[in-house]
Order: sequence, then C-alpha cells, then structure tokens
Amino acid sequence: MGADTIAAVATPPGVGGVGILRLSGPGIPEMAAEIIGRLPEPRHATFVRFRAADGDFIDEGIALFFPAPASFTGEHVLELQGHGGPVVMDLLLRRCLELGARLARPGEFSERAFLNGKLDLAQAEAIADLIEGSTALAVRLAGRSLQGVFSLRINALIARLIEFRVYVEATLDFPEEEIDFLADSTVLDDLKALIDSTREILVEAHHGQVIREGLAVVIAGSPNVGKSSLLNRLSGDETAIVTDIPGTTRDLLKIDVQVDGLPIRIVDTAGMRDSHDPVEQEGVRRARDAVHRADLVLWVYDANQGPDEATPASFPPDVPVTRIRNKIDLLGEEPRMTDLPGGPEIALSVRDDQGVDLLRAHLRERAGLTASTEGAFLARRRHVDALTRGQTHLETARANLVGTLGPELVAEELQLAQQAFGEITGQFSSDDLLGRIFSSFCIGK
Ligand SMILES: Nc1nc2c(c(=O)[nH]1)N(C=O)[C@@H](CNc1ccc(C(=O)N[C@@H](CCC(=O)O)C(=O)O)cc1)CN2
Ligand SMILES: Nc1nc2c(ncn2[C@@H]2O[C@H](COP(=O)(O)OP(=O)(O)OP(=O)(O)O)[C@@H](O)[C@H]2O)c(=O)[nH]1
Ligand SMILES: [Mg+2]
Repeated sequence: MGADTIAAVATPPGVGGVGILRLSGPGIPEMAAEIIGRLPEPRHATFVRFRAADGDFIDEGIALFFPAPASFTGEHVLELQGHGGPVVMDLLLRRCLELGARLARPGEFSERAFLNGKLDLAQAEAIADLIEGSTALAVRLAGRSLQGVFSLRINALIARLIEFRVYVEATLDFPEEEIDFLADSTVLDDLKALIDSTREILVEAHHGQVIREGLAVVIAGSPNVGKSSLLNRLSGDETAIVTDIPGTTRDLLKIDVQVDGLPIRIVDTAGMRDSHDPVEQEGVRRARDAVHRADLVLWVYDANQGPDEATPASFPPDVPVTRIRNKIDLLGEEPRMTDLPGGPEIALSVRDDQGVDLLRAHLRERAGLTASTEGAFLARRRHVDALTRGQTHLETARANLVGTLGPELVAEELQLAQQAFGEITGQFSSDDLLGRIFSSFCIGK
C-alpha cells in the first residue's frame, strides 16, 4: 500500500457537464508536472490545461492538489476536473496510466483512507451507504454514521470493556486475591451494565439495518385467510392471485414497498396446512423457511374461524409475530389493535380497507420509526452480527462469573467480546473482510 499511485474517474460513467479524474499516491508531483506543467498550489482550485505526451491539448479544466497527509486518503491526492465526456475522461485516464499510475480497484481510495487512519471501517461503509441510500432517511442516517455517531458508541463500549478486562486480568496475575474478586458484587454490576449497554446499541443498530435494508415482513397463515389480498393491499397493486380456493398461492411472492419512507420487503407465502400434493408441500416448506428469516411475521387468520394458535407457536421464538384478524367485515367488528400475551393483534378487513392503516403504523413502529430518529445511525447486518456475537460472549462471561469456573474463562470471553466489537470499526479486521467490504464499493470511491 502507498507505493503506487492509483487513478480512476470519480464521476459516473457517461456524459456530464464536468468529469473528475482522481489520483492518489506519491507519484503525483511528477505526473502533475507532465500533464499540467507544474504542481498546482495546495488546496487551490487552479485553472489549467491538461496535455498529452507530445504537448497536444487534451482538455482544459480545474486541478486540485491535496498534499499528504491532509487529504481524503491521507496520501497526495490530485483531481483533474475536466469536461465530462467519456472520451475526454478516458484520454486523461490513459495519460495517467502512461505516466505510471495504476487503475484503482473499486473502493481503493476509501480503503487507503481507512488504512491511513482517516476513517474507521464503519465510517468507510457509511460513505458507500450514503451514495447508495434509497430513501432520504437512509441517507440522513448514513451521514450520521459517516460523522462517527455509531463509531463513537462502539468505541465507548470498547473502552469500558477494556477497563473491566484490566480489572479481571489483574486478579489473574494475583490469584491469591481471587476470592475477593468473585465476592466483589460491583464486578457483577459492571458486567451487567456492559451487557445492558450492548443490548441498547444492538437495538439501535438493528433499526439502522432495517432502515438500510428494509424490514423483512412475511405474511403467513392457513389457506384462504386473505394473505395474498393483504399483500395486494399493502402494495397497492394486484400482484398476487387471489381466489376463494384454498391453496391458491404456492410460490413465495416477494415485493418491495415503502411505508412512509420505510422500505419493506413483503413476502406472501403458501397457506400452511398438511397436504399430499407435492407442489403444495414444497410451498409450505418454503413458507416455513421464509418465516425463519423474517424480521416480523404477520400471522393472518379468518375472524370467522378464529386463530389456530398451534402454528405460530411452532415459529422460532426470536421472530416477532403480529396476529392479523382478517375479514372482520363478516362479523361487523370495528378495526382495532390489542396487545395479547402472544403478541399484538390487529383486527381489520383487507377487502373493505378497514384497519390497514393501523397495520401500517404498526410496521413503522416495529422499524423504530415512531421513536425519534435523533441520534440514530445507519448500520449493516455485519455490525448487528458482530454486536450479537459480542453480546453472547459477555453473557457467557457473566455465567462463568456467577458459576465456579474462575476468572480465566471470564477473561477469555471478555477478550472475544472485545474482538467482536472491534470488527465493527476495523480495529480487528482480516484482509479477507476488508477485501469483501471495499470491493463492493463503486470505482473511483
Ligand atoms: N471534488 C471532490 N469532492 C468531494 C470529494 C472528493 O474527493 N473530491 N469527496 C471524497 O470522498 C467527498 C469529500 N470528502 C473529503 C474528505 C476529506 C478531505 C480532506 O482533504 N481531508 C483532509 C483535510 C481536512 C480539513 O481541511 O478539515 C484531512 O482529513 O486531513 C477532502 C474531501 C465529497 N466531495
Ligand atoms: N369478506 C372478506 N373476504 C376477504 C377478505 N380478505 C380476503 N378475502 C377473500 O378471501 C379469499 C381468499 O383470499 P386470498 O388472499 O387468496 O387468501 P390466501 O390466504 O392468500 O389464500 P392461499 O393463497 O390459498 O393460502 C378471497 O376470496 C378473498 O376475496 C376480507 O377482509 N373480507
Ligand atoms: Mg394466497
């Protein structure tokens, strides 16, 4: 890293008013001397001519030089801002390659910024999320992450964890004081507080992930209860086939909708029942599979028939279930939302569009959107996974602390927890992980 100078067109491909070619690396002063005739004054937009090897005019434009280390990447950065034609940009790029620059890999500018300590990993990811954000809310929260809101929370958590580890490790070094350590109730309190803080960040990170990726909502239930009708109602389109024949839907039907800026991926599934038809059996198998991957299951039942509690009881315990009491028009009931022991229930009529607004509000709430988004940040599944792993290690540490296993195992779990949290900001990261993250960025970023 750092030895070679990389180049890429930073503006999108195609025709535009202005196109920017960006370079980063130590070869910039020599390259600038060749193309522009001199190195522009640092951080001053300078009007210049870009010239070919034989002195021919390629384009005129603005040159911008950021000397190392005060640049985006921490290395020398030079921008050649020319006219945004694909051929012009290509000529400029070729000129740089001719002078020894190398074509940048996707995300390589950001990767260098990370490796030079200009950004941590979560911030670098936030840049990509800012660029690719599909809603105004996602972009706003990506901006918060870019400014370090999420990283600060993680770093504060790690700092507390380190403090706690120092204490635990000290008792390892002075085993004769072990008894005191275990008897010390503030140790347990400290660890519990740490676990609570992790849980809080985890909940917020999960909200951030939902805003980035959308809430995965799976509509499930017995045949003919109105699942496909509900999908059509939420999408405002006749996407799914609706008939009064039970067993109409067999494939999973996935559509993306937005509810007040919240992206939601809705999956309609085959009605769950025992069947001898192999096609229907496969449909039911896929429906169960989808339920396992859901952020929220809408368990639909026919108000006329009452709920069949056995099926939702067989769902994974960590998947939240909201019961939908559909077809209340047949009983003349009013739409309402109730909190039942098994989870919330919404009574509605898809056919008459009564109470569907209650469901929309409920979806927003599940995504954390009714809470103020003040202080919220965007996050990725990777972050949520790391927090969950760290949380598990802290829980195991606590179990060992309460048990009789002694501080060695506690210390080890704490170290693993720290490692998991550190993966978020890139304090601990493998080349493999970095490669995966940065290669998904666009070229020139
Ligand atoms: N023309 C242009 N616009 C752009 C970028 C760019 O590279 N070029 N960016 C590229 O993503 C973004 C801006 N990001 C940047 C981040 C840091 C620095 C920079 O020079 N940092 C120095 C100095 C900081 C300061 O003066 O406060 C540093 O961190 O030391 C520049 C751009 C969006 N707009
Ligand atoms: N009265 C009344 N009928 C409804 C309502 N919602 C759906 N239906 C009817 O119920 C029948 C079944 O609807 P679907 O949406 O196909 O039901 P499903 O749950 O997708 O059925 P499968 O795909 O077979 O599992 C259709 O005749 C719908 O018109 C409602 O709110 N009230
Ligand atoms: Mg259906």
